[in-house]
Amino acid sequence: MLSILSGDLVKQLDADFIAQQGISSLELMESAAKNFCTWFRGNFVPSEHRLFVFSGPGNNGGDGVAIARLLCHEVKAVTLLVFEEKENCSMDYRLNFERLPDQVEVTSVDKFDFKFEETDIVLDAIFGVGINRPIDGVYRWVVEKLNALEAIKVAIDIPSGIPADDVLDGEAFKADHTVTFQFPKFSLFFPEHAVYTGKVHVVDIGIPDTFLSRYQDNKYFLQAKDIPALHKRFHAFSHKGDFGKIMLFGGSLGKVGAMVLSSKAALRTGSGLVHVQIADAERMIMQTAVPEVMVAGAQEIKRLEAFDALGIGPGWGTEVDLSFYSSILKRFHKPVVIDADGLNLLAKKPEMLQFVPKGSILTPHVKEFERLVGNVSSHKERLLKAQQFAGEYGVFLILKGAFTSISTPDGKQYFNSTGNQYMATAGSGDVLTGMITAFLGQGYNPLQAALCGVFHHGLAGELAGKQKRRGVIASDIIACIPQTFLELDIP
Ligand SMILES: NC(=O)C1=CN([C@@H]2O[C@H](COP(=O)(O)OP(=O)(O)OC[C@H]3O[C@@H](n4cnc5c(N)ncnc54)[C@H](O)[C@@H]3O)[C@@H](O)[C@H]2O)[C@@H](O)CC1
Ligand SMILES: Nc1ncnc2c1ncn2[C@@H]1O[C@H](COP(=O)(O)OP(=O)(O)O)[C@@H](O)[C@H]1O
Ligand SMILES: [K+]
Repeated sequence: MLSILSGDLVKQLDADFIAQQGISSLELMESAAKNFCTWFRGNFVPSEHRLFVFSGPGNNGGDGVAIARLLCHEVKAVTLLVFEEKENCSMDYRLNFERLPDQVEVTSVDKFDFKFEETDIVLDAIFGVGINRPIDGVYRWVVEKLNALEAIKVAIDIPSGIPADDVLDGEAFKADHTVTFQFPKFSLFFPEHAVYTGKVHVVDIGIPDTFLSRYQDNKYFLQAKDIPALHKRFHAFSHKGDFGKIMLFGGSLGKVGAMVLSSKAALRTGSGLVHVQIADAERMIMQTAVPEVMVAGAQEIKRLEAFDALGIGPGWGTEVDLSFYSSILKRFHKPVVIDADGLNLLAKKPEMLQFVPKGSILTPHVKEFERLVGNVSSHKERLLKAQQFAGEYGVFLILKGAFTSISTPDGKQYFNSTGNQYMATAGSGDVLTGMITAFLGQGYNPLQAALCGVFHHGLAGELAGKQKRRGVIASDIIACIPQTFLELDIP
């Protein structure tokens, strides 16, 4: 799995890779620039655009200079905008500068008229991960000017101004696309930076994942290629029992819809048998909406150990008898999934957290998480608290949102790459609960269940989004779950 390294470790990695491979840093920069150009050709028709490359004094600027050279024969025109005298720039910047052909027009930013056409593309190669203070002076002036103008804007590695591992202080370049090298930089996951990063793309620069994995920073980026190995395989003689018997608790009066969504999602994720515990008055609706589901009676609720996994919380309400909730947690000795009101009740009575079975999976959205741990001032702090919470209670903490994170009891943090804004719709969290409970029930360990659940859920949201964009509702996500197994070639 792809490791995510801090800004400091990136420098160490580059230096070690260069030393070990016997290549120069200039060659690594060339590889980064070439791979950027491949991305560029895949996303734009170069001959239809003029290119304006703003290059700062470090190696991020050097990338920009190399890109200007590599694309100058394909685009309509290239202008390289410079801030500093060559002598004040990094060695690799200078070496690239000397290789510039005549087709690249070089202009100092203070002589530039800042007149763009709609199809012009601005490349931000001002600062990368080497930024060490908020931008000011001419850099801030240029960034603010660019932010106010219409053009297509692409940031190289990271939008200039944003630190690799911290929350922005001051101003930064506002990109439509951020093309980041090798792995997404940590700060690209912060919602505070959403208006600056635009869509994030990761391009390889030729450092193998195995080399990268030597640098353990306990943070990983979950991608499609990681998923097949996490899945269990079932054989031709597999029976309903192999696919798991699960029970979902929730669906108070007027909120049975949450259970309809969770249970359907569980079935579409392959659950063998799904029971639900819901308000009596809601039975009819439940069984009409999902005939495959069984409504649990007193007997089933008494014999919880007969189930492989439990999912607790969707639409449960906060009036639940807490001694009933505690008894569920105390009597069931395997990991459970806790969401929504299951979490809100724990926030109301934190003493109950001690009864949550070890290895359980908690799936709060940001608000639910803050009810558990108190307010935070930034996403960075939130992620730190998630990591601490997972360690303290021995659970897997899934913090939902864009780039959903999964914090593990042993201090690791995984960031999901699937999903989109169209999933911000009522009930999509209930779908996730059903999916993860289904995987747990099928005998996946909690980490596998969490990673597969989050990835497939996001992918289902992407597939639904392709057809329906902002018209996506939670049921559309469920309808796309089966296709996610096809897309990933999971039998
Ligand atoms: N082998 C390499 O070195 C590679 C580097 N790459 C690129 O190199 C970048 C990192 O390069 P650098 O470490 O040179 O760092 P940057 O290019 O991000 O800039 C650092 C330079 O800017 C100065 N600086 C920092 N903050 C400033 C501020 N607020 N105002 C004014 N000056 C400021 C620093 O003193 C330093 O001179 C990556 O983001 C990536 O784009 C890629 O080419 C891949 C290979
Ligand atoms: N902008 C987004 N990008 C990616 N995923 C998102 C985005 N917004 C929401 N989601 C996903 O949708 C789900 C919403 O869950 P939740 O907030 O619990 O919804 P609900 O309570 O309505 O069921 C989560 O899995 C979350 O990760
Ligand atoms: K940049």
